[in-house]
Amino acid sequence: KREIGVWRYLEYLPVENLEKIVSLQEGGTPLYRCKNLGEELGLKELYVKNEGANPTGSFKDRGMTVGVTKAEELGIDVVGCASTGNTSASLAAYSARAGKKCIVLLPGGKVALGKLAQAMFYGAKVVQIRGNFDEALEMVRKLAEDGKLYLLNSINPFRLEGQKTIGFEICDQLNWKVPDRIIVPVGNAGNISAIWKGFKEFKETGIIEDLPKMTGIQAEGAKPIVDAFKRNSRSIVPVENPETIATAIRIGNPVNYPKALDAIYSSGGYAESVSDREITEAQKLLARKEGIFVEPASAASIAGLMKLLEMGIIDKDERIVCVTTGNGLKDPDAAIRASERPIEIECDMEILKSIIEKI
Ligand SMILES: Cc1ncc(COP(=O)(O)O)c(/C=C/C(=O)C(=O)O)c1O
Repeated sequence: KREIGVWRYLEYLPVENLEKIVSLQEGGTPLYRCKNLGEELGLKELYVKNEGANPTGSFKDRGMTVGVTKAEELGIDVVGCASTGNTSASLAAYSARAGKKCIVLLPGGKVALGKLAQAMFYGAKVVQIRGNFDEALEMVRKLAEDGKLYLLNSINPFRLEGQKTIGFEICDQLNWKVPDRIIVPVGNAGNISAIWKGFKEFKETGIIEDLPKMTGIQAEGAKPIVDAFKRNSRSIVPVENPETIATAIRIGNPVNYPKALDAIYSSGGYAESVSDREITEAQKLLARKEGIFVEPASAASIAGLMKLLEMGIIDKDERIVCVTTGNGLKDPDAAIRASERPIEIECDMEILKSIIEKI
């Protein structure tokens, strides 16, 4: 058993044959104390759990190590998923490591560069459809029902088993001082559900006594779960044409909405949406205050924190963990679009000296 990472929690994971474990040493990601950003926001205890530090750069690796290990146990040959990008990147990597065939369905033209490069380079069969993620998921679920592939979207419960270790690690890293609140970006709604499951299991097994408020953040153009929460409902009205620059969470019909709403209601949590501009501002603030570079969807948790503080929903003396779900390198185009342009000069020391004077 490894000291850190997903498999540290072997006893909590549904795997029989340890020989079959497929791992890229996922998990064990940093939990950064963010004093600069905390001060800026008037918060005493702000942490960022940076899932961008996983092997393929997102939290999906936690779910895939368990999901692909189960596929190995089941003797599966072909695995597949629909994806806004990170699921496909992660499945492509873990299926390559397991020697399995992999097919991924992506919404054409809506997948960030880094994720597409990963899925292609790991050797998955990459199919881009002229439609959105929800349509891609519907198609790949039909392939699974026809027995053509083993589905590894987060409708597959083994994915959530791996991802619940985010909750375990946060407890361990805070020496079991349970945070008051966990803030998570929400798309297909598997991750917020999984993290809640992790905290509940640690409570049931006596590791911790308290439970955090689960707070889900969506983009304004893709917020079916936020809308349900505001109606105090347990059902959603799917968003037909979800739109956001945070393409990872550009999802209108989240498969895990029942579990996500249960996590939010049972924990006394909250759900809120943020604009694309708020996401981009938060993404930049986190990088420039704390040196943490995350992709747009991940910054939704920071943008949501800022908005809920302004709204008075979140108290300044809460101990808060924002989960940042994907590495900033996944979407270099978004980062360049949101930055000042580089200065281009001749190799002239006088010009350079004039620049450094004004830095
Ligand atoms: C960076 C990032 N942040 C947040 C989410 C939302 O997590 P869920 O609410 O568990 O879906 C995703 C999800 C991505 C996919 O759904 C996919 O890759 O197909 C993500 O990549």
